[in-house]
Amino acid sequence: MTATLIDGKSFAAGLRQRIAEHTAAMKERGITPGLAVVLVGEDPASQVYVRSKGKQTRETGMNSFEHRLPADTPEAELLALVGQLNEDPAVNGILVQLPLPGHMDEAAVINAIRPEKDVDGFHILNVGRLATGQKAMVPCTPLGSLMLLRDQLGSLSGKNALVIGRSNIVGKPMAQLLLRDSATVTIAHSRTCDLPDLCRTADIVIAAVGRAHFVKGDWIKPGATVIDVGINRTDDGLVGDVDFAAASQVAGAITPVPGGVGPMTIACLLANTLTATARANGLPDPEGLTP
Ligand SMILES: NC(=O)C1=CN([C@@H]2O[C@H](COP(=O)(O)OP(=O)(O)OC[C@H]3O[C@@H](n4cnc5c(N)ncnc54)[C@H](OP(=O)(O)O)[C@@H]3O)[C@@H](O)[C@H]2O)C=CC1
Ligand SMILES: Nc1nc(=O)c2c([nH]1)NC[C@@H]1CN(c3ccc(C(=O)N[C@@H](CCC(=O)O)C(=O)O)cc3)C=[N+]21
Repeated sequence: MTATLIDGKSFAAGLRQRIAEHTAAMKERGITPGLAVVLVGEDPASQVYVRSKGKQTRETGMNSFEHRLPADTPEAELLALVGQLNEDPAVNGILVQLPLPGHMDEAAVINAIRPEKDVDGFHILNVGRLATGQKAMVPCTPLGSLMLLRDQLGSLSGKNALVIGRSNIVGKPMAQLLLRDSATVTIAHSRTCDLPDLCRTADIVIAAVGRAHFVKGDWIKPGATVIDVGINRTDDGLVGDVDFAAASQVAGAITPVPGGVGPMTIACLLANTLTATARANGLPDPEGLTP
């Protein structure tokens, strides 16, 4: 392997340490940040993340509130719970784990969360604020990926960045953040032509496709920085969207899966909860936790 390994796991640990220090300082003022996580149904992967979020929330010194609802819960009941969390002063952040069961309207549920408490940054107001350069809650996975990129490269200005994937939760907000940092951004998706050649022009590749080992080693420009967002469960265990073994021979730096973007997502969720708590109490944004 020639590429530098971007150690998201240890970067996230450092981030959580700083968040814990900010949290301790807030608690001295009598403010304890609180994060509510709502899980509908019993998807095993979602259960793992929710448990992991709860544990890390408590380790950081914040209050963690978990709400588990059966898969057949009527949407009105979930909306009522969101309404209750919106009004609860002990709750500064609300995360409704996605995907929701098919009978629910995801957009309606997300947009029922108070934008100030929308620590996922999925509410339409936060999406619009990010797109127009206003103060927003920024989605956790793109925020964590941006932090790793800045740490690795310093400035992203003028770099050719290719985002593969155009979902509302990863691809699109990732592209917005890269654009804010003055990268030249291309978004690829399932209809993109000549993706391998396009990828060979990219100084920065963000893979958020959801297909194991989709990005091949010979698609990578020598020296490029590769951020692998993919989480795919296979017979060989958890793997990313990038053929890591081959790409790490060519790239300048690359994130592993596991231990790359995943831990950053959870750390940024805590960062957003702290930011939301600061804003709710008229305090300045904690430094280094917002883009
Ligand atoms: N590490 C973390 O913290 C997180 C990881 N993830 C992981 O990231 C991955 C992406 O998640 P998410 O964005 O929600 O996924 P989605 O399924 O919502 O989006 C996948 C995107 O990939 C595109 N795509 C599919 N096939 C191709 C192809 N052959 N060529 C080019 N593009 C293609 C799709 O294009 P089109 O729009 O045309 O269909 C779509 O835009 C998943 O593995 C997920 O598990 C997600 C969130 C957090
Ligand atoms: N409202 C909402 N917000 C989300 O942020 C959200 C969501 N719904 N639904 C599901 C996806 C996925 N996601 C991950 C979080 C942590 C890891 C993570 O910590 N991964 C570890 C491995 C963990 C394991 O072994 O499974 C790693 O990559 O090292 C991965 C994926 C957040 N998501």
